[in-house]
Amino acid sequence: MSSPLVIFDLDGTLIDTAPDLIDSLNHTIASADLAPVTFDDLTHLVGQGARVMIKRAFELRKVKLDETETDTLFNLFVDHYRQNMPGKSQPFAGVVECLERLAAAGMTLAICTNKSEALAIPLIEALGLSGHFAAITGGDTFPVRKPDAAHIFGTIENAGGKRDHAIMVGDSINDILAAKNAGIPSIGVDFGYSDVPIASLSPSTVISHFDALTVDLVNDLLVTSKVAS
Ligand SMILES: O=C(O)COP(=O)(O)O
Ligand SMILES: [Mg+2]
Repeated sequence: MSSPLVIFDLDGTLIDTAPDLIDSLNHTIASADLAPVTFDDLTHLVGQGARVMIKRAFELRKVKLDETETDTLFNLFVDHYRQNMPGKSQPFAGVVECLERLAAAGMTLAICTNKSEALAIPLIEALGLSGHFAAITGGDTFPVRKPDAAHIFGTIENAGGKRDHAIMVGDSINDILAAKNAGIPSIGVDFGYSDVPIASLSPSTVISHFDALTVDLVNDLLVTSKVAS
């Protein structure tokens, strides 16, 4: 039997990246004289990658933005974000202990994020965490991204896992919806960047700290989902 695969979202789940996302986004939109955004704004902007985040910031400020300008601003964001990495970003409390606990139990770990690979992989490397993961996929790894199930299926394949032995851990609608679309159980974290209460998205369960993400919880959810299917 293949080992369980635990797939983690990155922003707002594994890593508290909000301060750096806000700094780089504000650096980017300031170049177009837009007023800076706050953390509360960010919860409505983040989730579909930096390009969409920039577009949403312009919509929030009711300023038009064409595709050419978006390309320029995306490159400005990427340069600033890369230069400041890992910046203020840190794993949420209990993350490293959780990754070690699951690996010690023979589980395989992966990251499935809508952040572009060119930002996600260097960030995880800069934080010294890349050795924990069998695969890291970004919003640009495949032709589609979360909440499309194919982003999950591609991550499972890259990690050498099985679709009926995988679980998704995330902080926002893209994660929970992607899990539902892929027919796998999900653990919602309530300390991330969702603009709605994570429980309202009906994940399989909700945790408030990574200490609650135990080997038993993963196995129980995989058994329950198999019984249900
Ligand atoms: O980069 C984003 O917009 C969100 O990324 P995430 O999928 O890791 O939450
Ligand atoms: Mg997230």
